[in-house]
Amino acid sequence: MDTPTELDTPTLSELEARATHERPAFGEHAHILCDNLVRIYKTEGVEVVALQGLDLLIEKGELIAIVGASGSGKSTLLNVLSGLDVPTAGVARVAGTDLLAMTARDRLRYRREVVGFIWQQTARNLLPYLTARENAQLPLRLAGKRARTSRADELLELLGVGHCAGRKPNEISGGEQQRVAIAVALANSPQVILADEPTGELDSENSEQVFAALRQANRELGVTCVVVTHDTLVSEQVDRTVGIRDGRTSSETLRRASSDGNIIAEEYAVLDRVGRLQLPRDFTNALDMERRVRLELERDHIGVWPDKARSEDTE
Ligand SMILES: Nc1ncnc2c1ncn2[C@@H]1O[C@H](COP(=O)(O)OP(=O)(O)OP(=O)(O)O)[C@@H](O)[C@H]1O
Repeated sequence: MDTPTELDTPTLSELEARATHERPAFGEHAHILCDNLVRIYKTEGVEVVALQGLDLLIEKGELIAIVGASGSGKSTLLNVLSGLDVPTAGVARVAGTDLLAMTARDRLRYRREVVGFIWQQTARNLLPYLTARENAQLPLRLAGKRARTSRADELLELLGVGHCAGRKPNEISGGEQQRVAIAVALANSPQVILADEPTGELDSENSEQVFAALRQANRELGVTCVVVTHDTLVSEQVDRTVGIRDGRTSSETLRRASSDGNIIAEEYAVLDRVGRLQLPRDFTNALDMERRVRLELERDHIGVWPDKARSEDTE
């Protein structure tokens, strides 16, 4: 065997250059990127860490659901992505806009033109004294664009609420109001729609119609949709559901159609860029795993075992 000469042994800086050249930056091509996102709230001297290094990548044109227990950080994440709130640290980028480096002016433009937002409370989405059509024209007016009636009517029609165009919010049902709210959110042709519990106040029939309207917008207009939801009707119908726990992404469920047409859902734990993994609490509880585990590399998987020394101690 040849001994390597000084000439063919790469230097540390060459190795570093090679590594950065060969590996694309984390989330380089993602439409929405959160990298190690942190949001700390300070109230009366008490700090609450709502996001603790959250990583998330979403591709252009995806429709995903975000789920998690109350207080896990879902609304905080959506507020950051919508430009309403500024994270404490980390990277947040949406459609090429760096959300930590925006001026007040950039923020206004971002909120008017890049993202559309739908809130849970139907009353918060629409102005009560305007008709559905006028509500859908308003974002264009605010952006100084010509508010074409046809654009508003096309969107209302696409979302199945064309018949509500001339009516005010109190003259239509909650589900219809939310579908009009989607038309308002889409009016400025945003690249991303963010919805916080859009079906939270609705019965199952209306929820179904609102979700169908969102899916329609996603498929026909190609807009990326992120929906925070407790509604299994929504979370079980998207291709990807991201679970958040304690301010971090903890799991992902991917759904695909099998050859016989059934939907197969598979749950994955999320591996972050430095290799950290959150094991599901019911798994660790079932095997009484605490503090440390033993890992074994097998040919096609990694085994995770309870700490042997600890289990012998307790015997
Ligand atoms: N403005 C705030 N000031 C202080 N703490 C806050 C603030 N907003 C949220 N928090 C805290 O941050 C954590 C995450 O809250 P967040 O509202 O993002 O959770 P969530 O998952 O959306 O919950 P829910 O499902 O109940 O809406 C919680 O502990 C919450 O109490």
